[in-house]
Amino acid sequence: MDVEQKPNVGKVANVLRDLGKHGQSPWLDFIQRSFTADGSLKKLVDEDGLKGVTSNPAIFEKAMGYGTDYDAQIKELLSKETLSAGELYEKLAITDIQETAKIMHPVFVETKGLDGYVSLEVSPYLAFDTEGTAEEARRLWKAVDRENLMIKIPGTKEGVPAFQQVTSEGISVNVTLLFSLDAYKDVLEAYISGLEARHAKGEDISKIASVASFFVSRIDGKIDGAIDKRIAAGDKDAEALKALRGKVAIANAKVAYQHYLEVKKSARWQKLAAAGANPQRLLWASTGTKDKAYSDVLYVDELIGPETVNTIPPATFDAFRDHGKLRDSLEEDVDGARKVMAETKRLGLDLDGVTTALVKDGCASFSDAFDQLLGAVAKKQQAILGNKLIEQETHLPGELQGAVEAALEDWRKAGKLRKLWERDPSVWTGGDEAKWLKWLDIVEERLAHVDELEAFAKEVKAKGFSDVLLLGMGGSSLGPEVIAETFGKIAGFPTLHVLDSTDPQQVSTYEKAVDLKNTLFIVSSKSGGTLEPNILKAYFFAAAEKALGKAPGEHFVAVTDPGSHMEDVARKDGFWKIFYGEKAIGGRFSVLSNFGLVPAAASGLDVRAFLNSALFSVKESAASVPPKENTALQLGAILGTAATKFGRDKVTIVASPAIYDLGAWLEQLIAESTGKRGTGLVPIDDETLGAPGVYGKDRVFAYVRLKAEPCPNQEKAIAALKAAGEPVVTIDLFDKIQVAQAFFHWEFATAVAGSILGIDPFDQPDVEFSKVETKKLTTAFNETGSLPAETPFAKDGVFAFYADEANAKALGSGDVASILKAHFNRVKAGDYVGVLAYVERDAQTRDWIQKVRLGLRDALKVATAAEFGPRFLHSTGQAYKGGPASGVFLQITADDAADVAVPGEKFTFGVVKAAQARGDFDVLSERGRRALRVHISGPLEAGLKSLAAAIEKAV
Ligand SMILES: O=C(CO)[C@@H](O)[C@H](O)[C@H](O)[C@H](O)COP(=O)(O)O
Ligand SMILES: O=C[C@H](O)COP(=O)(O)O
Repeated sequence: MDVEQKPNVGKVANVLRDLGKHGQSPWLDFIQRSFTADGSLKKLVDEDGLKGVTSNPAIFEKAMGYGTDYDAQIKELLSKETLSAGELYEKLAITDIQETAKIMHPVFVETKGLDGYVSLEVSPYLAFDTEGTAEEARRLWKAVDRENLMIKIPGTKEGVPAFQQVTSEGISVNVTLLFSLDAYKDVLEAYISGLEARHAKGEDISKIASVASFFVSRIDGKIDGAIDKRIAAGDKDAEALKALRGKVAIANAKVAYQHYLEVKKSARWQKLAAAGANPQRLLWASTGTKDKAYSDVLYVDELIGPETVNTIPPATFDAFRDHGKLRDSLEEDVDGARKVMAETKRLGLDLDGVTTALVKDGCASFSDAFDQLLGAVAKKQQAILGNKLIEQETHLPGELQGAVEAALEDWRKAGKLRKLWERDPSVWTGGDEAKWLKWLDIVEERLAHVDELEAFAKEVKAKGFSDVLLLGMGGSSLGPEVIAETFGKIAGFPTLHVLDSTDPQQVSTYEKAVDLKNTLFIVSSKSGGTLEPNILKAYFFAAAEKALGKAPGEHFVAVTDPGSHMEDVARKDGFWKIFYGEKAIGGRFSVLSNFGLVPAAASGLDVRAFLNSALFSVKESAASVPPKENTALQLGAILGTAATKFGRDKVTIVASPAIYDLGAWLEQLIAESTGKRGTGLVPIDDETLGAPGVYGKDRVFAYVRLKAEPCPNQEKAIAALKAAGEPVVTIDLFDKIQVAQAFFHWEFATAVAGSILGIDPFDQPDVEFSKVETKKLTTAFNETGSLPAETPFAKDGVFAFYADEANAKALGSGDVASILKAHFNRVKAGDYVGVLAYVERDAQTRDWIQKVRLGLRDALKVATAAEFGPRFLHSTGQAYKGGPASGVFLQITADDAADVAVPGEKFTFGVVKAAQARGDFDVLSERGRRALRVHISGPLEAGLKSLAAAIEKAV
């Protein structure tokens, strides 16, 4: 590539152009869409002999972060694709680079590949990641696909091997952020080694170009600063120090250039040169003058020499054109330069320290600039997408707001968001979290297979089923229930019902609610081993067989993880279809996998639209959306910070009536993910809002609003809470389909909150514990024909009271009034009360529990949870047992009016429910919780009525 520079024939004298006569190529350290588009860049090529262009994250930040240059392309891209801020940035940058490459290409041709390059830098987040850098270099090289492209790689310890590797693969690289002679030596060595490796493979090395970007002015900035400090402190060497001001950076560059010349002479290089290799030219970067005391063209004037490049910022470019002086300065007084270096050392100016710090600062400042750039892109994107995205507004008291901002800054600085997406378990406890993160990309994965779900929906429709009855628990039922409750019956499709109870009455109610001959049963269990879906399947399989008068397998579909017991059952029983879940997704994170999608498709929901909506949330939560703009991360930071720093651990969920059931799904997600190791968030769902006075200081209100159908009472109450200074996060959905977005948004937020709480949000140790206890009891029943005997510590009319020894002692053995009074007297500020009823969940009992819990809340001024067993065992049960010890529980059991047999088992549904209640209670007691069980004998309605009255009296 030793190309002669063309003489300045017939042109007006121009020092920039004449740099070529001295062997130096002027490049421009600047890119901007409008500058390229309006011909300004081309003008510099034509008139000033511009020979190349460089970009960096800070340059793109200035280009894209302000003004409207990029808006049209952003709109166009977003109208076609759902993108993250990072993906969007990259598309914009690639367009810029390609357009610039087009303008520079004639120079490339004319100089036979010496010049005419445009540089694009790999993500600064990868500065300390060899493999990541190499991968990104390959990816960008391919994506830009221009022969006059240079990929910029930082010359860090990790960047250099990546540079060597991709050089050997034939990629042209600009190695940036070089400050020290040693670092430069390593880079040149890596270049030679990379070329040698390629040459050894017999591949062409003549098309590879490279520059080493040696930074100049920043060195003076630091060294001059140190000099000034010492002079100000009265240093004895003041005069000698002063003499070095503004000299070190240039001397450093001159010495580096001498190394280049030496290496070029080496036999090793000559061999490569003979094979067509192009030398890696030194490129002077950071050549804008920062200290106004110096000439504004200092770092151009003083560094002119053959086979070099100076990438000049626009103002310096103009200044040099105006009054730059041409001379062969680079090789002038090299001895003087060496003396400056020696003086620097003698005077104890820590150049090594400075250059090391500059690399670190340089990486950090590019990283910061990239954060800002991506933040600006994300903001533009959010504005353009408008109501396609759910919207989050936060209203936090000052202190909490400050702490949340600090947490977000911590996430930004530590790059935790990227770590999360990289599935780095250190974001949580460093355990096996990485094994549970497939939910992060399940939306895209399912979208790629959405045809299968659509085909299934068509088949269901064609078969003309009247009902779909989903049998499952927790993660397998709560998502489908949101779909059923939110979207209701969809014309032409069966009605979706979700049964997640072992209560015999409830089982019978559902049996009656569907037409057994015309129902599609979805048996849903990730593990396939959960007791409830297995016995519910056994029951309805037999019932359907009876109704149909034949084997009902073709009316059954299973959703389960591959290889599960449920899969075996489904095969054996000739199920119509088996859909698989993902082993790497826990139940409560599974709604956007087949566990939510199969029932959604069967009930006629447009699963493509649903997933496409969810995709917005995935992209809005992406690693490239910085914490400040990443609303899901913010939500997690708010919840985590409020709990850990302000004792506000009761996440009070307020959902618009049309999407009310999201609350039940959220309860599981939040409680089961975070409530463990004695810490966590306690979700409080469906607790009708009261006046600010009924709340303690332990709440965060999460108001999930369907913007088009807000509830006036909720609106009023939320406004009052805000006015009272309570923390409120409002999440607006503009269309019901956006529950899909809400699902991902909250999953992500929960994972973040889990990180702040310092727990593993993907395990559920105490749910498993309850399952084990229940199993022990049902096994005992199968062996002995009854559950182990138990004795109440007190009785009063239809009520019998049970508790462990410690609780019983605290409650005394008086009448119902005194026991309840003693129990609720134990409640103190910051506690919560859980009313856990193992009865049929229907309109009346829901109304009953609601009244009771609101009475408790208003009297005791604490949060209340109103739950039905055994459903909550697969949900909030985890937090009640494993979370903060602030729960005070009243468990309610009752005689069953009628029991229902479980085919093939000795135990009945009633026995299972009783065993579950007892298993649950035993674990609560064993964990030292304040727990009281009241058993109601006789008619349930009357019993509940008098219990409510007794509770009211007790508080
Ligand atoms: O590295 C290259 C070109 O290869 C440049 O784009 C380089 O990043 C810039 O010259 C510097 O970042 C500008 O430095 P400064 O003027 O901010 O000190
Ligand atoms: O949330 C999960 C429930 O415990 C049910 O588990 P499963 O889907 O494995 O049956």
